Amino acid sequence: KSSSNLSFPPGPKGLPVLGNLLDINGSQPWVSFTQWASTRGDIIYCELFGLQVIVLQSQKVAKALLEHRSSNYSDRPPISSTKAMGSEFNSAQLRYSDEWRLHRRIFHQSFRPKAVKDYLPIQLRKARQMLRSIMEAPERYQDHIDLFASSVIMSVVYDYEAKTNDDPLLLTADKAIKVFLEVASPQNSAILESFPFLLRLPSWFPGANFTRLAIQSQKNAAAMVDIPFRYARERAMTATSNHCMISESFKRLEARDNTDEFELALKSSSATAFIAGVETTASTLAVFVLAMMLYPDVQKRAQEEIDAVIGKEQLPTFEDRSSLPYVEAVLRETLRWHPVFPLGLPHYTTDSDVYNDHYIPKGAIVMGNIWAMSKDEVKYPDPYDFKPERFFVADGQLNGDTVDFIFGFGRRVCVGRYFADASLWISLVSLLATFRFMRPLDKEGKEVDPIFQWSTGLSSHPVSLPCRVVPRNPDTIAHKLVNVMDAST
Ligand code: HEM
Repeated sequence: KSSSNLSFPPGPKGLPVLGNLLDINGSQPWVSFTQWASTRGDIIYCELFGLQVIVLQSQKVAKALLEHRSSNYSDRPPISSTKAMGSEFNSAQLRYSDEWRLHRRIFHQSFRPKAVKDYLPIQLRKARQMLRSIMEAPERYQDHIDLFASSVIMSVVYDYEAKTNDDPLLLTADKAIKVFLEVASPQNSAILESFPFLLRLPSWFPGANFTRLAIQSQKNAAAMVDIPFRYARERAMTATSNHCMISESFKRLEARDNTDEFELALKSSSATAFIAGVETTASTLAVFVLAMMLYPDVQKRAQEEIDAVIGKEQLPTFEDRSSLPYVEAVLRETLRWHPVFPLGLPHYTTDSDVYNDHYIPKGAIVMGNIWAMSKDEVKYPDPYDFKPERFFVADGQLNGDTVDFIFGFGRRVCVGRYFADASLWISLVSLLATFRFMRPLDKEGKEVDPIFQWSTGLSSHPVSLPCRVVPRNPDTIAHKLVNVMDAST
């Protein structure tokens, strides 16, 4: 109970020290939180290693607090491991401060709706490159999807062409991100927050895994932030450079700006774009492939729409978007069916607050449970089924629900959402136009459900998902692709 006699929001009873850790499904905490919601309502309180955590289970309460009271809910929790891991550059972790505002301004200039239009030709070209690679080696389709997600960001941020998965700059970034993700899982973060000395143990000390990770991580992070930035800055001076986040930002640098501060913010936010934008995009496409395999009727209907509107002789372009409502609904349903960032990123209260007679302490971690919102049975009946039809109103028009809650809330809402939307749409429609996604076969040649694992940590997506990817119209599409590629490379 708080001093003012108000109660915390309801939640399960915890143990001293561990709090509610044992009540939580460690690899999918959002599922445990969602189960708690069924008996306790849409705002929940729990404790993890002494941290006070508020979970918001509905869009209504997330909007009421994170958006309408955003001045109190826009901070991020202080993470004691940030500096030790070398991740203090990460815009998404910055405290609510002038530094964060500068990062956000830089992002906004490059990723606001008007600015992202300039990137559409790059996104189209990268989607076509992905098709051609899948055509050549369909069994490695996941590598090609990953390369699409990372090379599209490398191009728009650094004007850098990453052509293969083992491109040196991509490997540098991948290495850094792998370590971050390992440490950033909610459980690890809670452990490090409570026992920061784990980061100070000498690296030879038995069990000093975190220290070893930290040393490695600092090196990886420095390389990931500096190397591509240096490349882009030099390239921006050349006559052949293309429009990208770095070159445009330098053009906007104003005389009154502090150059060093600006440059640090620019290189930090550029590296953040990679961290925040690659895995999320690739993961969403992996979820899409899974859905297409499990729901062949949906796949067929989307392909029939594409054939009817575009024909079998053409590949889709952004101009076709408004003529393909069913494909639009497939994209929305992919985002809703399995949100890849099921708890988003934690917000943090600047001050104590009272909401519907519940006391919310100062310095509490506040999470929007995007998973629970996507499984709201009133808004989305049969929420575990993949049904694009749910996005149509009676007269056959799309409804107004664009599932934007998967991008978070308030002042910390995802800054890359318009860009992500375009990347996802063009890749999804191009894949549907070109390939069929079918379940794997067993020894007798019978179709079986794919066997795979879900990733654990902050992001949730299928790992090593087996799928038979087969060209729909081998001759015509293959021919087109080669022509298109010849013209664009
Ligand atoms: C499917 C793709 C994506 C999804 C699902 C996604 C989702 C999210 C979510 C849930 C948040 C947390 C919002 C909150 O705190 O309430 C976030 C933050 C962020 N996203 Fe995305 N994102 C995606 C793609 C991207 C891309 C492509 C970029 C960059 C180009 C990007 C950049 C960021 C940044 C910088 C933040 C931190 C914002 C801040 O703390 O102020 N994201 N994203």
